Amino acid sequence: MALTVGLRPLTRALLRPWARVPGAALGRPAAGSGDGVRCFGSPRVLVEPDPAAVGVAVMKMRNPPVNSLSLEFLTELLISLEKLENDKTFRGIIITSDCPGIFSAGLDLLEMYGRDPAHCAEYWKAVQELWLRVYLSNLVVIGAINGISPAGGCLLSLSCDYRVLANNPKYAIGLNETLLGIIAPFWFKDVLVNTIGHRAAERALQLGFLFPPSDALQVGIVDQVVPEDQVQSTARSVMAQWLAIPDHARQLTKNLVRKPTADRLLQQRDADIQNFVRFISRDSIQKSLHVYLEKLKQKKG
Ligand SMILES: CCCCCCCC/C=C/C/C=C/C(=O)SCCNC(=O)CCNC(=O)[C@H](O)C(C)(C)COP(=O)(O)OP(=O)(O)OC[C@H]1O[C@@H](n2cnc3c(N)ncnc32)[C@H](O)[C@@H]1OP(=O)(O)O
Repeated sequence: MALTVGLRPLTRALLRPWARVPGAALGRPAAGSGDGVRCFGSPRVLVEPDPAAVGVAVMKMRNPPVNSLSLEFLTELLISLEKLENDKTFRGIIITSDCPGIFSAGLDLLEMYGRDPAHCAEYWKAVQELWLRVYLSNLVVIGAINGISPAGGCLLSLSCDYRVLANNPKYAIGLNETLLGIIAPFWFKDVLVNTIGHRAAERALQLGFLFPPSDALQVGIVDQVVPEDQVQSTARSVMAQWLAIPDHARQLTKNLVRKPTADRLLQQRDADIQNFVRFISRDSIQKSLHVYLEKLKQKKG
């Protein structure tokens, strides 16, 4: 799936391969490099082969201050994921954050506030693409959730195969869209229902719940809660458990379970984009986003 087609020239320029030793395919030392496998990435996404786990890459999100999912950041994430999917030396990805205390603040509100319909459509297509790329990935994808994870950040976490959350009460996770005066799209809802069940999802979505770690574990939105300094090691050991399963059988099973949910979007992607553009362009929604952005600014005092 050629994802770079249609990218804005600036974005394409941003994504020239970084730190690549000529001839070094991801996961294999370059001829003569001597010092092992190199990382690759882009300004906002660092991908490092895990030195302690062959075939595993750690994808670090580093879009400070809050890993908000801007169009550029989404594009870099998509291209990094595509590279890893295409590099057969990799079987698993651990997705984590390099922004202290924040996994991802969700969709970038400034991509949806005060923007023209064409931009909103382009942005939403990238949001759809990231979800589909992660949710349907053939790789084992484990979320090492080392920060707060609202809305779009929660969707990214839910799209992983397994979620490890740091036991810090500040690191809440949930689809809090109603608190902003907007709503989660049906495919966000579907993933939450699939994860925590219909009644729990219905309540959480309507009330915009952000679950602290203990509640997140109890409701099932995450699979494990561990001390903050054990998130990465726990993700690595869970990865080893998942990679003990033959890839082909696991991938077919993942597809069996997830494809019906993904198909609901795939069968109506354009309509979903149009619905989003119509919804987000409403004066009332733009006003809600303005109020929420102002609250964020006032919070800083
Ligand atoms: C028919 C229907 C069709 C479908 C309809 C679809 C509707 C739209 C789709 C919705 C799905 C998903 C939506 C989202 O993901 S919306 C984003 C939700 N995110 C949040 O609510 C989190 C907001 N942020 C925070 O709560 C905090 O920033 C924090 C807890 C993440 C971090 O706090 P702190 O460390 O104190 O940092 P600051 O608050 O000071 O923030 C720093 C800086 O970053 C800006 N910022 C924060 N979050 C975002 C964001 N999501 N987008 C853009 N910018 C963000 C913040 O404003 C500060 O900026 P500065 O003042 O310029 O420094």
